[in-house]
Amino acid sequence: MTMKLALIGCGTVGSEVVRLLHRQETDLTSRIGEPIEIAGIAVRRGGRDRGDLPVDPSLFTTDALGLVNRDDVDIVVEVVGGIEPAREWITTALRAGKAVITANKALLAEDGSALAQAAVDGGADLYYEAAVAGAIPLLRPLRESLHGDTIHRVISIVNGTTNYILSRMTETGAGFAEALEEASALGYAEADPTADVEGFDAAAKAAILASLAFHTRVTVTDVYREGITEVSAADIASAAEMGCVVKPLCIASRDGDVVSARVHPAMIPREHPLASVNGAYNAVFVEAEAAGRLMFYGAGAGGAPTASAVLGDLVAVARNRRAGATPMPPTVYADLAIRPMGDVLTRYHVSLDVDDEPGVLAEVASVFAAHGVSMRTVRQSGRGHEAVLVAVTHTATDAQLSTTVDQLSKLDSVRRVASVMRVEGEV
Ligand SMILES: NC(=O)c1ccc[n+]([C@@H]2O[C@H](COP(=O)([O-])OP(=O)(O)OC[C@H]3O[C@@H](n4cnc5c(N)ncnc54)[C@H](O)[C@@H]3O)[C@@H](O)[C@H]2O)c1
Ligand SMILES: N[C@@H](CCO)C(=O)O
Ligand code: NA
Repeated sequence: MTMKLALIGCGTVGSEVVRLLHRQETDLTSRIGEPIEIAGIAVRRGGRDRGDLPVDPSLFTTDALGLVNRDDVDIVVEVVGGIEPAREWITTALRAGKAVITANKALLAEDGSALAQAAVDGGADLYYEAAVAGAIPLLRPLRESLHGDTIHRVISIVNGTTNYILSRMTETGAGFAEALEEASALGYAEADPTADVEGFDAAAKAAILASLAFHTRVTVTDVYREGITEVSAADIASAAEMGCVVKPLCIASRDGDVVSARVHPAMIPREHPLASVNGAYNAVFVEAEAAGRLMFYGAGAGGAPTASAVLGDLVAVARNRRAGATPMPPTVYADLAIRPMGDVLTRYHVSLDVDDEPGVLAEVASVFAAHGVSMRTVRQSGRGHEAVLVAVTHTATDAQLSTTVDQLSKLDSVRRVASVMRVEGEV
């Protein structure tokens, strides 16, 4: 017998899937117990020269849905992305009992429950290791290895482009625009970098991570999101002064029956394991009841690394198929509420340009106190009649902190709120 695969999409990831399938052919056959054969490859435009790919040109088609519906197709790999028509391809395949492997975080985060339902209806496997942190084995460890434990928090860097930009800003003192240009030149950032720099990509990953970690439904609309476009060289320098670095964080946490998921830049202490994750690398730090703290680290993007995750899933679903195993979708039994961002406990780093006059510090401190926010440290540096006041708070709700900053900005003695950033991890 031969297992037949339909590949939908042949871009950065899809073309590497083809190469890796070819290179690993013998081993894959041994690992699965039967050969895998590509039944067809759906592309957007036919007639393009794809001579560099080790594949019979007659396999290319522009009719993705027709390929999915072919009777001889057992497994569908979707590496196009976006909501439609990917949703139609995937649900059609699953309902017809065909296993699906996808890297499509956007769709999983928007409508994961419909996909899971289609998998249940069709009795088919749905795997998506590549959707979060590319090559890093993460979703199956959450879905399988840690299934006996209770996860409290997942704090991670899951977007390579923004981690690269902030790393460069830290290393060279460059501003955001300059670092973004560099990221584009190196091919990290896409032609339209909005999904990365505005946090949409990480927010989709946060929803998927939180759903798996806490066995509940979290969609992308439940995730609080802030991009990194406002991060300045001054923020990076201020972080360095207090022994911190600025990282693009994705934090999912559970407290009793409530979960929160958020994506934003934050300062973390240099000693924190995530602080040394630089360049385009990703890392995911999991805090579990019995396992303690675990860190997963590696390449979160790129054609070949992502194809590695796709092929790992391929072997898993092919072996399940051969064994006649009944697919078990991820468990979502815990119906947890979503904590609004305003109620989330965080700490702030606030940098104010103020008049260097007696009473200013007391005035600023009184605004913090009036909102029940306790200051942890205050640092002042002078510049003639002007001074910079940097305050780091103890934890308070995000709403308390943002109201405090709003009030501070209205004080006559405050010339400008130069920067506001959350602080995570112990300082
Ligand atoms: N590139 C990465 O590092 C990476 C990492 C993890 C996950 N992903 C995900 O993998 C998926 C693919 O990403 P990519 O980087 O390979 O994108 P890509 O743009 O390089 O490739 C997508 C391909 O799909 C093709 N396509 C578009 N519409 C189609 C249609 N109707 N039929 C057939 N083909 C069609 C496009 O022509 C393109 O070649 C996305 O969901 C992405 O989020 C990518
Ligand atoms: N654009 C994404 C690709 C991987 O999902 C990143 O920069 O991490
Ligand atoms: Na992964």
